[in-house]
Amino acid sequence: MTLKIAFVGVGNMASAIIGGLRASGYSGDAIVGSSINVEDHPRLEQRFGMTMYADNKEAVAAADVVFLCVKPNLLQSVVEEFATVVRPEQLFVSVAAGIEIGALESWLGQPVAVVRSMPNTPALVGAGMSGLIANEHTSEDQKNWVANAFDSFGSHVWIEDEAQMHTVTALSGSAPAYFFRMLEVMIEAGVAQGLDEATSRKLSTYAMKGAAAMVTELDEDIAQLRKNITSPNGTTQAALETLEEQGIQSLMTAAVDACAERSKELGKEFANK
Ligand SMILES: NC(=O)C1=CN([C@@H]2O[C@H](COP(=O)(O)OP(=O)(O)OC[C@H]3O[C@@H](n4cnc5c(N)ncnc54)[C@H](O)[C@@H]3O)[C@@H](O)[C@H]2O)C=CC1
Ligand SMILES: O=C(O)[C@@H]1CCC=N1
Repeated sequence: MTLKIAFVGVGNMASAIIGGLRASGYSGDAIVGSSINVEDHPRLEQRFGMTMYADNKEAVAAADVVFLCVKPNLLQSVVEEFATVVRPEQLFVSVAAGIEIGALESWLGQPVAVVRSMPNTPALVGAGMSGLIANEHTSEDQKNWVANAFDSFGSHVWIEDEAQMHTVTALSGSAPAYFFRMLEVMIEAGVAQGLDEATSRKLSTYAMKGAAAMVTELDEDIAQLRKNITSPNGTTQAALETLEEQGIQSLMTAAVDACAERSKELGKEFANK
């Protein structure tokens, strides 16, 4: 049976998930959503074949599974607002950075299945990666459903210790942005050396895509893949030495640490306003 899914908040992350679900064959008839920017609803309905509501309660009441996709600072008020229509057999899946399962449970106000997830926007093109952790009220069937749903737009890992979700956010949820930034800089550097932007973009992007594909598909040591490109005293060595001299190790470590730290702060800031 196709479960009815509601998305409370349909912005960037929800759109990526819905796009991934639809591309994998999930019916638009089984997807509803709600958000405050009602002027956007016709576009979303047309794009995804879904039904949009202005009232979160209507979307939640219609669903078997509810994806919580508003910003972390809004989650408590949004959940408490629709808590009166929550049914014990429903499953709630949060994508909100930092917000702990315990906080969600208390806002929902009754024992109900909750999965905390940390997806990323490559879901839109079927290349998402998500960390998942479930509460004790989540059945094996519900966990399997969630795993299958997330796999329909990429892949997933189950996390045992909720504290690790901060690191998942730093290595997955936020991480595509680091690579986008890296690409922006590489493309600019190519243009500065005389390439037109389209050519610079194509070369840089395929290098990143190809490198990621080699890692995911070949199961080889990443350092070895790097060494295979690096001729002694050659061009790659010149580039890599510059990256090391200019601090790539400390730079990327600091970025990952700052991301995880901010995730921890969000949890504390919005756990119980
Ligand atoms: N953007 C990303 O790459 C990722 C985002 N997330 C999480 O996803 C959540 C949403 O983030 P984005 O999609 O980036 O934000 P966004 O701003 O693009 O979307 C938020 C949506 O919430 C709606 N909204 C605002 N107030 C509302 C209310 N009272 N009731 C119903 N809907 C309301 C907005 O209209 C909008 O559709 C956040 O909790 C974030 O931590 C998680 C992983 C990755
Ligand atoms: O920047 C953020 O807070 C969200 C969570 C992970 C990716 N975007």
